[in-house]
Amino acid sequence: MNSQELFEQIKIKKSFLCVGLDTDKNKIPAHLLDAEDPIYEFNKAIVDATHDLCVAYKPNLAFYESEGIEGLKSLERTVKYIRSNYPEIFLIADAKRGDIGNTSKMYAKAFFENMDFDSVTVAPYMGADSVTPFLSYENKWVILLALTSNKGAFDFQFMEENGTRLFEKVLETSKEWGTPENMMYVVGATKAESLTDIRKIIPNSFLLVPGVGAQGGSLSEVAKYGLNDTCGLLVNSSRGIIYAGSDEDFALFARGEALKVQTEMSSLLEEKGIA
Ligand SMILES: O=c1ccn([C@@H]2O[C@H](COP(=O)(O)O)[C@@H](O)[C@H]2O)c(=O)[nH]1
Repeated sequence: MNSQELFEQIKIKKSFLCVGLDTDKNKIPAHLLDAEDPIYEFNKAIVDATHDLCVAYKPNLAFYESEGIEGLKSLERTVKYIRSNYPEIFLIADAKRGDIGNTSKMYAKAFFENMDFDSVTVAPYMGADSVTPFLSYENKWVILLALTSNKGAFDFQFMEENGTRLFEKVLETSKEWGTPENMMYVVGATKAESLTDIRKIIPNSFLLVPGVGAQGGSLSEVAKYGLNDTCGLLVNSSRGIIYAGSDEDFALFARGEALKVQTEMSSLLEEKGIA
């Protein structure tokens, strides 16, 4: 999917919501545990209940890898289900990969050829040759960690040299590796005030913004400092949506939470004159 197609979906759905499929077997409703593939059944129900309110889904690989081979099968089935039933959806593998070039090439193959994701999150720490193998695929995206939502972000990411903070250096350097057509950046919603400075460096890039919902980030603050003329934001909520309910009607509760977020997004897009 290219950026124009993504923007079209945002306008059609009046939403820049990404639903995070952080599916934990210990948290899914009990009645699903008898199914052959409980994680897949949970994801399928969440996707069926929310697909018209969001433009992206983001399975986090940790939740699937932690279940071994069965977890990877659940992930594969989930991706195939979304691709077959809702082909307009942008799919993010939140895997935070990156290694020497020869190895990154294999990660790229895994997520873009084997599993047909649109994008994968990548850590910038190992530099250009660890990222560029992901950029050689047409209409596929790297989503580079820039400023993360967690407390530990303050350990390194705000370190300053000659007036430039590390996350700004990451943005300035890495924007030469790709283009706003194949690179997005992760910026945590809990650091929304930094979006003004971030937008000075990468005005046109899409940002994946986790941290609203369970982590307490503010959607309106993110929109205030982060929206650009083509929206430029995918705001993720995982636990706040998928675990809104815990009984047989869990998907209805998930839809209710997604609808609340989409309704706010619709107003924010309208205020900005986008949709
Ligand atoms: O800086 C980051 C980068 C990634 N994440 C991931 O996003 C989701 C957030 O889940 P919530 O339940 O909505 O808090 C999760 O997969 C994280 O690993 C992040 O939170 N912050």
